[in-house]
Amino acid sequence: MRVDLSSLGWDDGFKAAYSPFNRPDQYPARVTRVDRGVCSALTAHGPVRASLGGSVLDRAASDPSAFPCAGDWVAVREWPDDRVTIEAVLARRTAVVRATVANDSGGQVLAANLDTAAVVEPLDPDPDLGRVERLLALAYACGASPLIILTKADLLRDPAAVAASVGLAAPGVPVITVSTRTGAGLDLLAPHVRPGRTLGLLGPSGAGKSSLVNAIVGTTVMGTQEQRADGRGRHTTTFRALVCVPGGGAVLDTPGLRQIGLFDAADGLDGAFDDITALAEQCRFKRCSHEHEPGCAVLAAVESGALAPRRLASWRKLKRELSFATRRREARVTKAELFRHRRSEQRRRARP
Ligand SMILES: Nc1nc2c(ncn2[C@@H]2O[C@H](COP(=O)(O)OP(=O)(O)OP(=O)(O)O)[C@@H](O)[C@H]2O)c(=O)[nH]1
Ligand SMILES: [Zn+2]
Repeated sequence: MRVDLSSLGWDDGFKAAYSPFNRPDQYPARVTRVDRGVCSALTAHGPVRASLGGSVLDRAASDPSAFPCAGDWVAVREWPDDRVTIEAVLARRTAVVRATVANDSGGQVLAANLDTAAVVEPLDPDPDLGRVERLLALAYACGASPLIILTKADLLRDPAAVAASVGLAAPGVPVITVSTRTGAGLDLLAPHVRPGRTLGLLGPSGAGKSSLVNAIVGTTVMGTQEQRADGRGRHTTTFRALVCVPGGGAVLDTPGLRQIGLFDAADGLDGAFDDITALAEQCRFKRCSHEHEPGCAVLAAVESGALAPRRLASWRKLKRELSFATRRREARVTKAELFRHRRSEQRRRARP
């Protein structure tokens, strides 16, 4: 199997980043999925399964975001005993990072090198605007162009009306409505699915992301249910996060996450709420909290009906969450610094 890497986004920039790793036993590859430290990746010669090389493990020990993730461009090495390892992860152009649920305060990279980051939300049941806003902040923070895809349009009589109301929670972001049942709207995805481009999907479980990947790719590749030969139940096979589109380009599905905490997404929040960001520039005080200050343009906009109170409440909630996450991260950094300081003090004292 030959894979055209350029159709997957391999370009001069990535080639230059790869050049230090160019040696006869190493190849560039794009990670399609990661399972407990084993990566599936596509090289120009076809798919490989690779474990993590020592240098990658070393870096990831102090920085979890150094672990390869779906969408990463990497250098894989083939060893004489047929083992394949990932020796380097090339710098990411864009990355979807969420706060980890665990007690630590690091970030987990969910997807890398997206050109378009699409928030996928079903039209039925009613779209959850708070969730759309949260995922949109994540999409903006990722650095790719944001997009909203509303799915299951076949279930509504007037999907355009609902799409318009979602649009109010996403000023300036294109909103597309699609149905994988009827095929309606799928053609609108063409600009985002073309050679060299990667479309990433972010959305809750059940939003129809896998169905969308299948519709775009034209074959069933995601979450196929397969009967086991012994008849003892089913298991889902062949899930790949990143899938090549036959006409060129790639689609990257992320698992339907129940909780996505924002991580280092202050710019993302500004982007997703650029109506509030623009109003804030008119506030009398530069560091206005938009809570009670006189001359607050944001509160005035709510008062006059120009800004929905729901939107301000949603912004406040995400803002609070983000400053909490930042404080936790800073606390962790301080603790690590304190630890290093004590260690060096101990060593200094131990010296004769
Ligand atoms: N009516 C209708 N149902 C759809 C459409 N797209 C998906 N569905 C149904 O919605 C359900 C969820 O679809 P999936 O594609 O599995 O959703 P998902 O977002 O991949 O969910 P996870 O795999 O859990 O992350 C399935 O029962 C699909 O058949 C659509 O366009 N119209
Ligand atoms: Zn204000």
